[in-house]
Amino acid sequence: MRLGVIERNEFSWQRRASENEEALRQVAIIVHDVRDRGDAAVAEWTAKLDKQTGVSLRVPREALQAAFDALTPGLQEALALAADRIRRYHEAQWPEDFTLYGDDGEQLGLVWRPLRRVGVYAPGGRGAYPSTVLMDVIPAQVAGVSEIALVSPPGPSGLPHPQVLAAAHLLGVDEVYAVGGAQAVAALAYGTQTISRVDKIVGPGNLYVALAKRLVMGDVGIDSIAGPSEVLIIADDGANPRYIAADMLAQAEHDPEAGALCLSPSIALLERVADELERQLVDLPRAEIATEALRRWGALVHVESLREATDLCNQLAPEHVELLVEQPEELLPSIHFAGAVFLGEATPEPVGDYFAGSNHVLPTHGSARYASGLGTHDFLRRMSVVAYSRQTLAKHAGHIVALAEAEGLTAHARSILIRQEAESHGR
Ligand SMILES: NC(=O)c1ccc[n+]([C@@H]2O[C@H](COP(=O)([O-])OP(=O)(O)OC[C@H]3O[C@@H](n4cnc5c(N)ncnc54)[C@H](O)[C@@H]3O)[C@@H](O)[C@H]2O)c1
Ligand SMILES: N[C@H](CO)Cc1c[nH]c[nH+]1
Ligand SMILES: [Zn+2]
Repeated sequence: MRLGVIERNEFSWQRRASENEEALRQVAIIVHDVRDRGDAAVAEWTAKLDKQTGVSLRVPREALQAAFDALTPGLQEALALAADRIRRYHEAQWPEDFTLYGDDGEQLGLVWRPLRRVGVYAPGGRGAYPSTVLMDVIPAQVAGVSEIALVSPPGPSGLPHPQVLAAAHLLGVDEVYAVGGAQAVAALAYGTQTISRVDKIVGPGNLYVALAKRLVMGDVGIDSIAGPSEVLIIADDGANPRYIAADMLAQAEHDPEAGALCLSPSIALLERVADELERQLVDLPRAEIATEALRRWGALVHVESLREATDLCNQLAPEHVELLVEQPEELLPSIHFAGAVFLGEATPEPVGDYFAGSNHVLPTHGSARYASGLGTHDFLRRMSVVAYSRQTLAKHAGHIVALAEAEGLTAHARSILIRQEAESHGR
């Protein structure tokens, strides 16, 4: 397949998670079934969708240890080093509590508290994502979450992928369940006989996982719509077409629903990227997935200028942006809406997927317009703390009562006035 170069006015990318109505219907059926029937429904959907029967939902601790011991020393070291870097980056995100002292002696504070119990999703349909276990779990641990339940689809052994189990063991997570897809999201949201319900579900997944999170949102918290991966590359005529093609394919190989775009003012560059994509697809083990992704959600778009490229980027709000231009730092201030930005040709996006320390769980489908990537704050709640003295209450009482009466809420007004009366009677 050869991706053609198109002009800006020929390009449209209607990438909305809710667009696929058939998937939405299917997800609603699964979620409601698991909510109503619990473990039995989970087992049936796992048999149907993951083709695994007789799966024991809770993964035994010994399996986690065994999976870690079976890793090569090289992989153990890479996971541990990545974990350290991710931990440091997320520790730096801890927000500060504060207290304002008002002119009238009142205290107005803000304190941060960790969530109690969270569910984290590690994908496992088309591959294994031990790196996602690190990205999901470490910020939760940094925030001080006391219970973390990890879910991931079972493979032929009836267990999630051994590397996922190994990463869980490395982080000391021992509550792991062999369940994936919408059935896992529903089990975490509503609880089953085996899985206790959680307060928030985080983590990425395919379209079914993303839609299920959307459906249960409200009954439980979610992080963002972190669905099939996306990259948008802005390149000038000095960029290397081999690198651009490689980076587009690095996202396209995730999922036939993944997206990969390159925007450039140079038609010559875009033509060379098209050649390179063809060439590099030939020996890619996941060529079929990547080809389908490029066919559906791939494009090489000729723009008038880098300014037009950044404007379009901000409209699309993609998960990842790479700036492969001579002065990426100069272009950065023009990028407002993206999950994460990677500057220069020595920073391909997989650096962030695995090792830099930033989080790879990022908003997709335009949700970077309003949402951010997973971070420590996702596992914390803000709480206001208000403290008045009797003197302050006396001073503010008239205004509060006026506002309460304006809303017709007499009991609110009385809650203030009753104290004023007690004060005036010396009680
Ligand atoms: N945005 C991010 O932050 C981010 C990060 C990492 C990975 N990802 C994405 O995660 C995804 C991983 O996908 P995956 O498929 O490998 O694993 P997955 O675990 O997300 O999905 C597998 C599950 O999908 C369900 N499923 C499959 N076909 C179905 C159908 N027809 N109907 C209902 N349910 C069905 C099954 O239950 C299966 O367990 C990719 O899209 C990748 O791009 C995104
Ligand atoms: N690129 C993915 C986020 O869209 C994250 C990932 C994990 N492993 C490899 N890549
Ligand atoms: Zn990736």
